[in-house]
Amino acid sequence: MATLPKPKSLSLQAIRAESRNRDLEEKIRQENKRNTLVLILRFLTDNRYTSSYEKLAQECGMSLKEYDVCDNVFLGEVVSEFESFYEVKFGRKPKLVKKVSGKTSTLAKAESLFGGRSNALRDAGGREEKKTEYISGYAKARERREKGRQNLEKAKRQSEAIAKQQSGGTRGRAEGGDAAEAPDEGGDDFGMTISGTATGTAAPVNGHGESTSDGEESGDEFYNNFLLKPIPDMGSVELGELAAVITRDIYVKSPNVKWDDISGLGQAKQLLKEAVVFPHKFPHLFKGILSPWKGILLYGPPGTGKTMLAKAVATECRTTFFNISASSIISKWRGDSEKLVRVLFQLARYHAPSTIFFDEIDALMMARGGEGEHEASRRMKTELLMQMDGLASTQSDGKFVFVLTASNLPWELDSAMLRRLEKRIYVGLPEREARQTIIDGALREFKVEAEEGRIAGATDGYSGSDLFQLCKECAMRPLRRLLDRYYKGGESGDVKAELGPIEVEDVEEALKCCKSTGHGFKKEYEEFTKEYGS
Ligand SMILES: Nc1ncnc2c1ncn2[C@@H]1O[C@H](COP(=O)(O)OP(=O)(O)OP(=O)(O)O)[C@@H](O)[C@H]1O
Repeated sequence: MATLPKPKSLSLQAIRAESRNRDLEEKIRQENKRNTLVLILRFLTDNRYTSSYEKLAQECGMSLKEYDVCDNVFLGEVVSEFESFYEVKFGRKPKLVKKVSGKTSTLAKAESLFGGRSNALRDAGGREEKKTEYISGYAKARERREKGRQNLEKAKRQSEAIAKQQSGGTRGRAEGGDAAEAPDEGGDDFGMTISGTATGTAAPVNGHGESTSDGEESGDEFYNNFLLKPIPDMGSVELGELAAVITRDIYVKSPNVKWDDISGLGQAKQLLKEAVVFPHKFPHLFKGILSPWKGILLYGPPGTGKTMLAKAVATECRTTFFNISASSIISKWRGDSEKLVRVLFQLARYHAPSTIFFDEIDALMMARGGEGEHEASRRMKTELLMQMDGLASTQSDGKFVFVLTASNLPWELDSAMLRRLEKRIYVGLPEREARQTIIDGALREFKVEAEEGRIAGATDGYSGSDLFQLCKECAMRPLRRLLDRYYKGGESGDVKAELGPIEVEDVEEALKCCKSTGHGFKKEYEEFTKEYGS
């Protein structure tokens, strides 16, 4: 711990100021909510939505008798202010999209409430639609998508040329080689209005449908530009609701976990890059015998970083990432989980390239229980296996869907499922070096007086999450001492008192009370890895 940076200064004054700030923030949040409701109530009244007004007033416990807008601020103006701000920031107006079902008319596709209304006119008979020009936002978006498509083709040609060179074939030209069809950019298979989303394989495409100039894009940029396509028309209200439930599990913000945030686990990281990241970057290198795996299983004791690895994939790989907790599928949709699984894969194809992450897959795919097994559960498992089989064709048509799973008790998984999870990666307990890195990271803001390497040396068998608990316990001790002084001194107490270091005794006491949780199943993991591991 000799090289630790200067400890963070935490004075009683700072604690009080922080507490006051929190109260203030909460007050502002409440006022903001109240103001929004007043604006909506006024809007409903002005537009004579009388019963909606009454219902809302009843539900939120407020009315215009109590509050009203006094400065001529109206919801419509707020929206147009926002439109202008958005246009300045992103170079286009925000738009709402209109859902259409069945055969989609071009006119309907073009319609949007914000600046995207179509000029398309119906002919005199009112039957035939005339395809004319679309104004403002839509036309610009189309232009951008076209530009993005051209860039995609260019990147794909370059990627093909590299592939040819690598396979020892004729020297490929980076430009002008035989370009295959660019991947379907918008994924229009559900008849939905397309608002440029991040899709494509050979080159990253930003949220406005543009390829980035150099074909590269960082994980952060990907999420900053990410616009999720609207939920497609699923053909029935019931399926639409299921699609809405699943859509909530799609990451639209970066989980912000970088590979370097994960200590150790070098092999797991490398395999995940090969399985998900590289196939998107260089699709033409991953063909035939090298075609990407359809599914990967991360298994190992709890708290060893499986979820972190999945989040790093989500941060880095630029696919639409579905973060699905298997146990929530079971608890929420026991009767309907079969349909839920079908809709999930349908959505994954629609938003492709996609990664579906099933956390706790063992909860979903325990080995089949014969006669006693619940019929709905059996149907759901069968559906999941069928959907995974169906992925083969998906990979080849460029709409890449990849399944990532995490499990603590992999030997309990259905063998049919295991076969489909072609790559199985053991995520084990951290070695000493990785433990030291995790500890240094967790306590980087503290001065630690214990001998260097004391904690890492004493924590063989601890998982990453155990180590965090231990470090937290170490760090709590000087804080407790500080708070003790604060409460004894009261408001007029020693406000200059600062957070002290983590003392030798703090570390020893923490080691006594925070034990490792990952003792069990050592033998089972070894046997499973011998038989199925990578
Ligand atoms: N290798 C690691 N490097 C850095 N931090 C780690 C590592 N492993 C675990 N952690 C810490 O432990 C926490 C829990 O890790 P994570 O949720 O990824 O474990 P898990 O294997 O998915 O656990 P579970 O199987 O119980 O879901 C993380 O938020 C992180 O703080």
